[in-house]
Amino acid sequence: MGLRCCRHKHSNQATTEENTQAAEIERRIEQETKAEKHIQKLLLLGAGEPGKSTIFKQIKLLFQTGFDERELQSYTPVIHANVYQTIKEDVLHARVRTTGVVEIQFSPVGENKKSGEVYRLFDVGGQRNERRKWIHLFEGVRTVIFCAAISEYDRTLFEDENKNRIMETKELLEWVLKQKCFEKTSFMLFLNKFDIFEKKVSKVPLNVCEWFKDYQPASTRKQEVEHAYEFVKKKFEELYYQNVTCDHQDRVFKIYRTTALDQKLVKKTFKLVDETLRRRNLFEAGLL
Ligand SMILES: Nc1nc2c(ncn2[C@@H]2O[C@H](COP(=O)(O)OP(=O)(O)OP(=O)(O)O)[C@@H](O)[C@H]2O)c(=O)[nH]1
Ligand SMILES: [Mg+2]
Repeated sequence: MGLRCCRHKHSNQATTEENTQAAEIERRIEQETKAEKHIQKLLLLGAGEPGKSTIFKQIKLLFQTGFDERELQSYTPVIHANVYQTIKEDVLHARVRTTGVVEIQFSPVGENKKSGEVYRLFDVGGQRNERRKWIHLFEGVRTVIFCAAISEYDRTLFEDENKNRIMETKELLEWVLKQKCFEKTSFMLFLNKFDIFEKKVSKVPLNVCEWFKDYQPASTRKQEVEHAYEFVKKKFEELYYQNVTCDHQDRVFKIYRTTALDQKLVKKTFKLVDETLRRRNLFEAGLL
């Protein structure tokens, strides 16, 4: 009888402990889910080499603690290899084709400031064989940052020398825009590598690219860069509106002219992106 009572007491104690543990786990999950809800998922997309990882690295330098010793060391062989190809250096110039997915969490105004939005940014590989990995990331994405290297209108793909890079980008953006899970996702289009574009347009006519066949150069050489840029921007704008359904008010669409190597410009651009996304959140919450 005494033994049974003691066993009973022990099992009761164990059950109470288990219940306490379960309640604690549940509380933590709830807390984490709440915290997760405040983190906005941003996804960097684009074909191969438009500058996704360069933007990612800039964000790391600007809004996080940058690169630690171990990370810097991991770039040494890459930089050595790059030296033979281009006599350029640093981490931002180092070219490593992304394979797989990398992510960072950041806030443009500092995570400890109450008003700051917290973002989780994902970088993916853009070459064709990498794209099958993208689909796993599409769920719950608030904003896609689509990178297009506008300077590459006369270049062909690394993985297919018969395919023009801008044509690939156009088709890829069309496909991304049509994804059902992106119906309410905002799109920030970065027209990147503007530094190369502005040097190139007076030397290589835009209409070498099939999509830009109807381009008419500006009447004066001085106006050419702006004229060419506006033409390209309009093409992307038209493409966007042709590929989204009529209730596109739900998603924000903005185009930015970028040079990913220019840190000040990337900082300014992200402040604008942040402002836009905050305004969207207030609007959705009925506060605007
Ligand atoms: N001049 C110039 N070079 C850039 C710019 N953005 C990126 N680059 C360079 O372009 C190369 C490719 O950039 P990445 O950031 O690796 O391109 P990615 O989109 O991540 O490419 P994948 O990982 O293959 O999908 C690197 O050598 C960068 O330094 C830019 O705005 N101007
Ligand atoms: Mg990359």
